[in-house]
This record gives sequence, C-alpha cells and structure tokens, in this order.
Amino acid sequence: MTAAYLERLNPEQRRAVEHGLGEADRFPGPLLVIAGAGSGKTNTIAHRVAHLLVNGADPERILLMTFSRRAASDLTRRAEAIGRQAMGERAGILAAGLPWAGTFHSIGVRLLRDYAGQIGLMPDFSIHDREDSADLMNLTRDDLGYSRMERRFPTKATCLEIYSRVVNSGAALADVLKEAFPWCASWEGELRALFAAYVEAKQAQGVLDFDDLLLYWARMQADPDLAAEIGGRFDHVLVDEYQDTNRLQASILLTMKPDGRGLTVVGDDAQSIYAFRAATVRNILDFPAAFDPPAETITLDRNYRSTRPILDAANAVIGLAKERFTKNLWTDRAGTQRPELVTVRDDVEQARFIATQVLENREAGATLRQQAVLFRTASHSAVLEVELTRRRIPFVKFGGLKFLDSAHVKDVLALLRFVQNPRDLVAGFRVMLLVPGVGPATARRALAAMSMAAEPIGALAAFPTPPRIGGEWQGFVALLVALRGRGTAWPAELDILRQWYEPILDRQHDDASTRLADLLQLQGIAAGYPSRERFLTELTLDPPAATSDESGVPSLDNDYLILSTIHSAKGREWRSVFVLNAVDGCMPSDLGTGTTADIEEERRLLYVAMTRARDSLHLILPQRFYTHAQRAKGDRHVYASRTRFIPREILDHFDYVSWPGSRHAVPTAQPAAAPRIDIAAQMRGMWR
Ligand SMILES: Nc1ncnc2c1ncn2[C@@H]1O[C@H](COP(=O)(O)OP(=O)(O)OP(=O)(O)O)[C@@H](O)[C@H]1O
Repeated sequence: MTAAYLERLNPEQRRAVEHGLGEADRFPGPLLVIAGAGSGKTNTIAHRVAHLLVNGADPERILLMTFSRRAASDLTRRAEAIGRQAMGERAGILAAGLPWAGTFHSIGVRLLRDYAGQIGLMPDFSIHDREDSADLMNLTRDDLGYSRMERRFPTKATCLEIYSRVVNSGAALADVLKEAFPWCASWEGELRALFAAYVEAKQAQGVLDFDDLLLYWARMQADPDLAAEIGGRFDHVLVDEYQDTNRLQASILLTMKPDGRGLTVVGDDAQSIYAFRAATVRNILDFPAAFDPPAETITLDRNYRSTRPILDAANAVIGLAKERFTKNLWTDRAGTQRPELVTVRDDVEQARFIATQVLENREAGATLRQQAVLFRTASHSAVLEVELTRRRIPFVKFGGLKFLDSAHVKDVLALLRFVQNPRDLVAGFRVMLLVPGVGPATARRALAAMSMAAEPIGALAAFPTPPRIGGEWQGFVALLVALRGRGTAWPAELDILRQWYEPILDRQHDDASTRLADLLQLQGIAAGYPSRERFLTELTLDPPAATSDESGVPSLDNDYLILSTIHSAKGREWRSVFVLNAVDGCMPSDLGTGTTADIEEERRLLYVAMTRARDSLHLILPQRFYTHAQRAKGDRHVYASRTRFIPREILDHFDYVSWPGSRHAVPTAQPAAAPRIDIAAQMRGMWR
C-alpha cells in the first residue's frame, strides 16, 4: 500500500522523493533535482526528508542546507508534519526535530567550532558581517598608513570586495585586479600587504568573516580523514537552492560525500541570482558528472503556481536568455488575464496606481498579505512607502531592513559581541566610545592592552581609569566583568546590559523611547535562541529580512501588504504581484549593466519576480524617474524606456495599459597545541 502523502505528488516529484530508497545499497546514489519556478521544489524536499524518516533515517544524521534560516525552518516544519502523520507512534524520534537543518554558513560555524581544536582555530571565534569586515579593513589600512597616501588608495569597501573575490574565486590577485578592478591594478603590492595584515588581525582577534567560514570549512575538509569523519556524521545530505552556491560550497559537498551516496541537491539554473556573490551556476551543471556513475537528474517542469498567461510571459522572458538549461514550464491553471505593462508618468503616479489597485483587489477579496510589491533595490520603494502610510495601508518591507542597521541596535549587538569575544577590535572600539568621556585614543590604548593579555577582561580591569571619567569607566568595566562571569543566564543578561545602556541612549537621542522599543523587540528575538553565541551567530549570518520575520512582534496589524526586494522574494508566492520600475536603468539596474553575465543575471531577476505571481501580475513603467544623488527638492530626472528584457517580439504576451487612463491593449580556550592542519598558517601564506 502506498503511503497517502506520496499520492499527493506528481510522478516526477514522487520519483525524486522515492529515489534510491528500497535499493540494495543502504544509501541512495546522488540525485539532482532541477526544479522550475513554482514546480513544488519545497514541497518535494519536505516530502523527501519525511520519506527518509519514515524509512528509518535518523533525524540526527540528516543534514539539510538551505539558503536562508526561514527556508530551513519552513522545510523542517513541513517535513516534520508529514513525517509525524505518517509515522504514528514512531514519531517520537522527531522530538528534537531536525537538529542539522540550517544555512550553509550556520552549519559551517557549528562544524568549525566542533573541530576547532584540530585545525588551530579558537573555538569561540566571533563572526564579522560585511560591515564589520570593512571596518577592520579600514583600521588595518590606517595602521599601514595607506589612508594618508598622496594618490587616493581604494576605499575600504573596494578593498574588501577585491579580497573577497580573490578568496572566493581562487584566482590570483593580479588577475582579479586586471579583470574586475583595473583602476586599482597599480596598488597590487600595497593590497597584498594590506590583505596579509588583515588576515593576521583577524587571527589575532579570533574573528572569522563570512568568506572565512566557507574557506576554513573547505580547507578543513581538504584533509581526507577529517572529511571522512564529518561526512560520516551524516547519512543524508540535502541542499536547496543549489544554483546559488559557490565553488567552495560545491567542494565542501564533494569532499564530504565523494561517491555522492546520500547526496541530494535541488535547484533551478533559471533562478540563479547570486553570481554577484561568486555563486556559480556551473555547480548545478557539473553535478551529475562529478560522480561515477553520474548522478540521476530529475526535472520538475510542471508549474502549480501561476496561470497560463503569466507563465507564458515569464517563459518568453527567460526564453531570450543567452544560455539556458531548463525547459519551459507548463501549467494547467487556466486564466484569461495577461500580465499588464502599466505606463505611469513617474514614481509618484506609480505609487498611487499601486495603492489604488491594492485596495481594489482587497475589495475583490484578496487580502493585503496575498499581494506583494517587488523591486530591484530596497531604495526603490521609498515613494510608495510614503503613499501607503498616507493612505493608512499597512505594509511590511523585506530586504534592506533598517532595524539591524540602526545605531542603537548595533551598539547593543557590539556589546554582546565584545562580551563574547573581548579581542574583537571592531566591536570593542564601538563599545568603548559609548562610555561618556572616552575618545578614540583611550579606546585604542585600552584595546591594545587587552589584545596583549592572556586574560583580556582582567587586563581591562587592571587598565588605569582614564582621568576625568572615573565612575562611568568603572561602571563599564563592572558590566563586562559581570556579563563575562558565569552568574548571568541568557537571555537575562540583556536586562543588565539594557540598564547600563539606557542612560546613554537618553543622552544621545531625542527619540530614545522609540529606540528603546526596538531594543525590547531585539530582546524578544534573543529569547528565541538558546545562548548568546547562537543568537549572535544566527543574527550575523542571516539577519531577519523584516521585523515580522521573527516571532513575537506585537505591533503589526493582522493584514499588511508585502514590500520586498526581488532577492528577498525568493521562494515565495502571492496572488497578486506588482513589479516596480520595469524600465532600463532599474531592470537591468545601472549597477548591473557591465558584463553580459551581469545582464543575464538581471534577466533572471525579472524572471524570478514574474514567477512569484499566482493570478495577477503588473509590471509598472514610470516614463521618467528621478535620478539619485541630488538635493531633496532637485528635479533631475531621466526619461525611461521599457526594460530590454521585454522586447517588441514578446510584447504580445502582455496587455499594455496607461494609468490613469484607458486600457489599450574569542579566545577562552586556546587551540590544541599541535593542530593537525594549520589553516591559519595557510591563510597567511596566501598573501606571502
Ligand atoms: N503535487 C502538487 N499538487 C498540487 N499543488 C502542488 C504540488 N506540488 C506543489 N504544489 C503547489 O505549487 C506551489 C509552488 O510550490 P513550492 O512553493 O514548493 O514551489 P517552488 O518550486 O519551491 O517554487 P520556486 O522555486 O519558484 O520558489 C505551492 O502553492 C504548492 O502548494
């Protein structure tokens, strides 16, 4: 008898779910699932995980890697629900859920901490996000005297970009400069010295940046024994959104499971939108041949999401892509309404159109939450946000969230990071400057004293109280000592921290009470994590895309419109979708109009946006839009033309409308004395 949950699947989905189970071998051979937009990818992986569980897999030995924390929890919830129902009494094994479900980076952090002693790493290293990395790059640049050169040295952001490109691509510095940063080529020697010093600074402070997480993980697994040990911890490894993984991620998987047994990857090359972060679509293309015998490939090309006219238009857009591997999608969801290209005068009219249309849709039965407005760049929705606020239409914005960027939230996070790792210079610097009366010179001296000591907090306590600061300084030191001590439980330490910080907040900001509300919200989010370390790790690796993304946010209306960057809309769907600024300059973005590869990625972005829609899709074309970088009341604008991704030959998939108008058509434990591989030395060696 077939399990009821399998009967809900179409034949290809079912093949993917059942692949390799029931074969003589204990573990299934490698599997690649090419899953077109809306073809039930999430549904299929959730069913496969549930099916593995039903067939006796141990949840502790399933590694499930996704692109975002939200995707991991979605998948886990769905798989557990199917599994529980099917397993009846045996469902007890799911009591702890799927402990190894998470993003590539967060799984990497856990494994690196587990094996830290064997690879010469401090087990309680802290993690720098892009901005912290840029700050440390800046401090290092200052130390080397490069910020005071006669000719202007590349900015910290550019330096970081170059560094990141080199480590992620494995290419030589000279080649990266020549290809992507020709204007910086004359600085090759200085950049090499800067990167060497940057790597040493990170190591001395016990911090890893985002790139390091994958780099250290990949290097750790370059050791065959460690690779076998780590691979041996998991019977099944499943990876979602494989098209958006990079070279290092692929090498991690291949060294973990060299014969591919137990390995399932799922992705869609047509939805690859992260090449700008060194993701490579080659991973998905080369996957089958990486094994002998090759991986089985199953293609899901039936779309369940969109009506036929919407899918036809999306197929037409992606059909013009230069290189393409997946077939067109099909659907049997009939529909008569073609997607609309809506011409409006400017972005003010664009905002009015959307507000009006959204309310009309609501009258017609679609809730606000079933509607979404998507845009290329977070700043594109500014005018719309004003209009929605004016008309009292509640909304939540995903992508480009300001909450974690605000100074007060960053202050508190820096404090927690400094408590976690008192050698973290970037966090320490920010925190010390909060103490009334402390300036950069004092902060640098105190941090230097700490960096040289075996016990940094002890060194801080012994540091002479700076003149004229007295009580404030002692209060600060007492706070750190208390938080580092074992007496305070998580998350209660946040209360102590907030008591210390509140008077500072009051002094520094007129709107202290609003900011305090943010901190309470942060505390609510923190309560969802078992420890300070897990909270900081998860928040740094994958900040909530919107405040509503985390549970326990009280002040939101029940129904609200979704505003989202296209990148943050990945994997989601709505009844009605509006795409802002479907004009050249925005789509493709003028930032992305460099190489052919950039343009192709922008085309796929539009495709991703269009394929989020179930029943209705509007692409808005403001005839002119205001250029950035001008004064508030400036009137500099450009006349815009329809996005090049919808050329004349595919126009008949759309209705043309103008509006308003008529319709035309850190280090507490030191590394083990003799690490098996000294990755730290390898990293330094890269720049020598
Ligand atoms: N076998 C099925 N029968 C009916 N509906 C299905 C089936 N499989 C998936 N669906 C529906 O199709 C829609 C898309 O599914 P899902 O979100 O899993 O797609 P996806 O492949 O992850 O999409 P994308 O890659 O575009 O983000 C959902 O509404 C889901 O309920």
